[in-house]
Amino acid sequence: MGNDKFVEVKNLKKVYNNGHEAIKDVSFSVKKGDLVCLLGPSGCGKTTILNILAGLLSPTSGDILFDGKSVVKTAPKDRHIGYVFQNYSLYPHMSVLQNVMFPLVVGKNKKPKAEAKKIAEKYMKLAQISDLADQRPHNLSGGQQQRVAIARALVGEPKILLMDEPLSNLDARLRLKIREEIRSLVKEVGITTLFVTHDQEEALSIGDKIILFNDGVIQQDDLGQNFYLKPNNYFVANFVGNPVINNFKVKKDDGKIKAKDFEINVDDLDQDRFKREIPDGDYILSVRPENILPDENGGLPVHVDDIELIGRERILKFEHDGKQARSLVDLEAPIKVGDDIKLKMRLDRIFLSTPDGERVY
Ligand SMILES: Nc1ncnc2c1ncn2[C@@H]1O[C@H](COP(=O)(O)OP(=O)(O)OP(=O)(O)O)[C@@H](O)[C@H]1O
Repeated sequence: MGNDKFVEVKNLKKVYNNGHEAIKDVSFSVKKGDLVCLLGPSGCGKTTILNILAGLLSPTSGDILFDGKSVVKTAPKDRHIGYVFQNYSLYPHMSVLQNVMFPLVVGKNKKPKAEAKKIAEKYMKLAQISDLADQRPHNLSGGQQQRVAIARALVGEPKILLMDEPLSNLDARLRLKIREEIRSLVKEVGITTLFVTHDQEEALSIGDKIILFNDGVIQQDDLGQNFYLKPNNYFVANFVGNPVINNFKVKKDDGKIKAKDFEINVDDLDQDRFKREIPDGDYILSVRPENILPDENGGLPVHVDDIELIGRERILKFEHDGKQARSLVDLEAPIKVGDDIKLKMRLDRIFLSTPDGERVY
């Protein structure tokens, strides 16, 4: 109960009528006032969870508590939730002001018009849409429509705000701008927010913490930086990071980790990072492109096939064991396409996983 577990989800399961198990025993909690991102690939169950929290879907089993009280049997309208959908869902025949006021002028708790207008104006100001009050939705840009949808979701002063991919219909530049605005708006209002996205960068930039799902199961529930530095497993290491992590097939044998063209002494690894003793056999060594860098004493000789410029850095592309791999270097590094160079890995930043994805180092 209390502020640390303002939203609590316990052993939630959802099996759809066709037998598909979309959510498999999911438990997590959200602190009061936090903005938490539910992250994961398409189909991992993010929307299903939001809809269960909102009461639009009922769970097959498990419990949901808001501020310590179970709400699974509470009607959606009594859960004090604001919901922002991907496609805005504004009423086209109403002005911006009428759209924002709408939740306050319907239902049994409706307010006198003057009061509703005053509250709507407060949230329109926070969402920076005061000057659009008389416009119709079709005259607005995607970013403006999304601000209207957010103001409308907040106007009933809900306890919890749910946002399902609210930025996905916006172009790349606007996404960056609006995501910052959303974060400062929900922090100013102080509302506990669950924000669904499939975009890891979006989640890392705005989430107080991130819950990463795959196939209806939580893979990691953690602060953003730990997804980079301490991924729970192979899936997490591969889902988070840009450019994507490199994966090399290796064999542990004879006190060494052996790959095509390089080997590492097991004794040179940080023994404290082993999660358990590992027998000889096949593993996957994963290393982020920023942790495998040109070094004349490096143990991995490669041929630079291509170089991609990404803003302040460059990605060197090379082939290893039949697969493309990458090293991230700064702009000034004196390397060009066609060079033969050596790469060195930071051994305290590599990960080892079993072939079925369990991280062991
Ligand atoms: N009504 C339904 N009946 C059967 N299966 C469903 C239903 N709704 C969703 N699913 C399935 O459940 C899984 C989770 O769906 P959900 O919409 O929660 O995923 P998501 O992570 O939000 O994905 P996306 O980002 O694509 O919206 C998917 O495999 C989806 O096909």
